Amino acid sequence: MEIDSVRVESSLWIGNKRYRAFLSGWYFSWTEIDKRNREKKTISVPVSEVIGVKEGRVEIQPQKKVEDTDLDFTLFYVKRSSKGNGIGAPWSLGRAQFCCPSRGVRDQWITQLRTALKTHSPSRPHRLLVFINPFGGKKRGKQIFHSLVAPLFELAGISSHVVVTERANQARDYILKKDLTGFDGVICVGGDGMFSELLHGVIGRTQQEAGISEHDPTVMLQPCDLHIGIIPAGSTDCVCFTTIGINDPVTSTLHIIIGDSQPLDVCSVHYQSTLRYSVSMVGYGFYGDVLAESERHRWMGPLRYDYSGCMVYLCNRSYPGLVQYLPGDSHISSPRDNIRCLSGCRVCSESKERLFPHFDSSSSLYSTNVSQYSSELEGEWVTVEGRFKCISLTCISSSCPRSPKGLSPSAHLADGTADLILVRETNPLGFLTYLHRHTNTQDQFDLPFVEVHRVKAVRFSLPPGEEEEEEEVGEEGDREIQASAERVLEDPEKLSSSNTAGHSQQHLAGRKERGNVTTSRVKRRGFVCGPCCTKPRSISVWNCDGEILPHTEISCRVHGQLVRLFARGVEDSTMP
Ligand SMILES: Nc1ncnc2c1ncn2[C@@H]1O[C@H](COP(=O)(O)OP(=O)(O)OP(=O)(O)O)[C@@H](O)[C@H]1O
Repeated sequence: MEIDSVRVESSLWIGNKRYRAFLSGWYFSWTEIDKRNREKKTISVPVSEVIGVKEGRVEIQPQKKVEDTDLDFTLFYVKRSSKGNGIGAPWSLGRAQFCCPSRGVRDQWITQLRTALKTHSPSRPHRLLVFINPFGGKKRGKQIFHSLVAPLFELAGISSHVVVTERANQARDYILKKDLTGFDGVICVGGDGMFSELLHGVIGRTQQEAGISEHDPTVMLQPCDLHIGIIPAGSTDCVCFTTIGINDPVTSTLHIIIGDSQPLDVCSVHYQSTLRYSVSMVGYGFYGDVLAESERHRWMGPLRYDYSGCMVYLCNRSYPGLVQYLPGDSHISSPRDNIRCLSGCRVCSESKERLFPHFDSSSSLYSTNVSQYSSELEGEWVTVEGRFKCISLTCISSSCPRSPKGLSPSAHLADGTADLILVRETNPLGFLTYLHRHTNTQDQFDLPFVEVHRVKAVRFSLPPGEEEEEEEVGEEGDREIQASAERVLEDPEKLSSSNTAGHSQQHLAGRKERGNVTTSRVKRRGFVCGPCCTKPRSISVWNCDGEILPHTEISCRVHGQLVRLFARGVEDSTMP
């Protein structure tokens, strides 16, 4: 066996097959050697993806089994599968049991592999604070943690303090108030609601410690060091899916163990003197109404979102609004450039210097001499007024298993911007086409009533005098809508092409009418009247990552790379 600081090489056996094993810097690889000394298949594992090295023959699945032999060692590592139900490859625990020619050689391999692990993977967590929502999703949070996650943490030598929550906001309050010394990260076992609790806790605590007033929308917030990990166990796990590429507890656990670190933009949403943070969606109109409706049907479980989506769609509402936004730099990226944010994204990595020009990497804090106030809010605001089916703002693509491209397919995780999507009033068929395109490969922004802008900040208010407005469609309009409703269910795409001109005309007509809309008192009805469309409404609610906001007038601002997740973005599946 040759050993020096960068290179270890020897013959090893797996079963009765001989391998040439080789550790060099960042990689450990083993190549099968046949009886004629010819090289066959090689398996190569980056040291940063080694989960652990154990003496003897060790198994942890289906249950833990250790056979302490003198000549063997077992290597656990990240293994990628080709198949999965996500946009990224699922990870599983790979295992290789090596037999060495002598105990001395075995001990040298173990020492060298563990040293390499410390050198090349220095930012792994050692101690984690875990919050389990026992009621999230299908109520399997505790089972998922104890059967899938805890054994992997133990194997990797990670200790965890587990809190099973007894009420909403317990995790957030714990992070804000308790002593967190010694923890390298906080983990939630639950859905997007639990993630949001951790997000609020971690950002709030970091600002408290830095003496920053987070309620001031002009202030530059302190980026958070404490990493957040998500073990998906909710009914919506959109942040996990977007940042990892799959909702799979084992894949997420392995990302946590190897200490992956993905910066993430966060949007602060200010209304009156209150504040919320959002990553996946701040939505008005359709998305607000769906959330409000679904809250009335909690007893249905995850099915309530489908049910409410249908009900609200059938109500066919649109709302007046005045939207102002501060555009991002269109030379850097655009929401329609078809560039997907993948692991190692160039746009995101190049954004760091722009976002933190005064960042002191040695202390991971801003220099104290720098102004607390952000220059990111300088620039010319753009104003858009109209009637909207929905308005949404998302910092990330917000993809999920049902919508693998997401709300904005080319949004970036960490470039300091969000995508603002304005869907103007259109007929039900047009809107259905828009919604349907989230689930297929067609461009949901390539519709005449849809606009998308890459922005740094957004303000929303009701146009003056619009608050009480109701809109009359009249019998003819109702008949036309009813007829399209019947056709809609047949084939939305086919029908939409024949209606595109109609959308534009309607859009233009809408614009013409807008001048005197404040004086008309009109009533718009859903084309199939259900229990939720008996009262015409001119004001919707904001859905902020699954929470209903109590105010209509809000102001939002993107904080680039404010938090870090144990993730690495979606891996490019075309890469070897
Ligand atoms: N023990 C608890 N009892 C009641 N609510 C809780 C508890 N623990 C956490 N919560 C709250 O439950 C909400 C939903 O949790 P989570 O996101 O984990 O599950 P979910 O099934 O995806 O939920 P939803 O579909 O409502 O987003 C969170 O906002 C969280 O604040």
